[in-house]
Amino acid sequence: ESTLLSGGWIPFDSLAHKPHVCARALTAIELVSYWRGVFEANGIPEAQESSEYIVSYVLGAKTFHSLGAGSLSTPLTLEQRQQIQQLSMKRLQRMPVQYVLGEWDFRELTLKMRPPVFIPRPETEDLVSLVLEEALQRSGSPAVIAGHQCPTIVPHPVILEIGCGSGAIALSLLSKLPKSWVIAVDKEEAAVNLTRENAQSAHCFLEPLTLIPETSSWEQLLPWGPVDTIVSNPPYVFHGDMTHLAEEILSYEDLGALDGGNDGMRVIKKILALAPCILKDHGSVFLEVDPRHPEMVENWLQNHPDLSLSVSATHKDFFGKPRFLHIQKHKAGDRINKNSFACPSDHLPGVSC
Ligand SMILES: C[S@@+](CC[C@H](N)C(=O)[O-])C[C@H]1O[C@@H](n2cnc3c(N)ncnc32)[C@H](O)[C@@H]1O
Repeated sequence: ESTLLSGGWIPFDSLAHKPHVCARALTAIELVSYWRGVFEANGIPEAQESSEYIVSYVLGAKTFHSLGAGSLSTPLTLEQRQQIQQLSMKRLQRMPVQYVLGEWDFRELTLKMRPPVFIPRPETEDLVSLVLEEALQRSGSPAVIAGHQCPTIVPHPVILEIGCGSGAIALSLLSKLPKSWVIAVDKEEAAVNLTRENAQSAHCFLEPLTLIPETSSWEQLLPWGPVDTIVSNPPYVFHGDMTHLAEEILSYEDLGALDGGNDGMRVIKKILALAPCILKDHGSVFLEVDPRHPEMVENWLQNHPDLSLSVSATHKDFFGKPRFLHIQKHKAGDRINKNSFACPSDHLPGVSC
């Protein structure tokens, strides 16, 4: 235990951080500082946060700040230092820290993370809040009306999530709406499998969750309707913006989870075409989108009046950017009938629903 790194591996060329200068077991604070230096010297973004997350994880804590004074000043064992080194090596390969740790928190849940399944982003927590607020309002819950926590009427909506990824949205909804039924779809088998694993770890989520690996057509979804709500954080990055994404994303995440085509609306349009066929009357669609999309979606819906959908609200993210769309099916379409599936979007190019 006389050196910091077993085997004398030197990850970078900084004199100030050569491992041989360290002839004793280091504390958590010293290790964070050491690896921050290594990351910085290698051009790894968020060097301090990355080293804090890795060291905290090995010490069994969520964050560095939650470590007590005792843990911070106790020298780490060789095994702990080796584990930190192994994880840090992955970060040095530009692997996102969420994949390095193999887990990440989303709202109150800790979810398993595995490449290439999309890592849930913090702003998506607000998308979940919007769906929850509406579910409580629709149930007439006093929790919303009076601003208190104890609803006497438990909402039991049927919710369809398109593009479930790791299950972040679907499982968060289930954790807050235990009487709901969530149908979660993803075109990637890896995503469906990870959602299932995350549901299994949370025990009670499997029964009210139906997982559907998507095939080419969304017709397979129709028998699951009518649903109260569709929620989606679809791939919405404009294709032209894809090359500007961080190396971490481009090298590790499924680009099909991000690339929304030339106008970022490839999957958004599909969802909107599906919505009138599968939503109950006055049902809602909640979408996370690019800040350029609210106006584009509004225009697109105006050009497709047969869909009977309109944007009822646009909500901003924590940076003040228009990011979430609430769209409603505003009237019962005579031609839209769950039994006949006479869906107006059959006429839309490239969309089958
Ligand atoms: C931006 S990720 C969102 C994942 C997760 N809902 C979240 O917020 O963390 C988009 C997801 O949609 C899936 N997806 C992309 N195109 C799809 C399609 N046509 N049908 C179903 N899922 C699709 C991707 O595989 C990916 O998991």
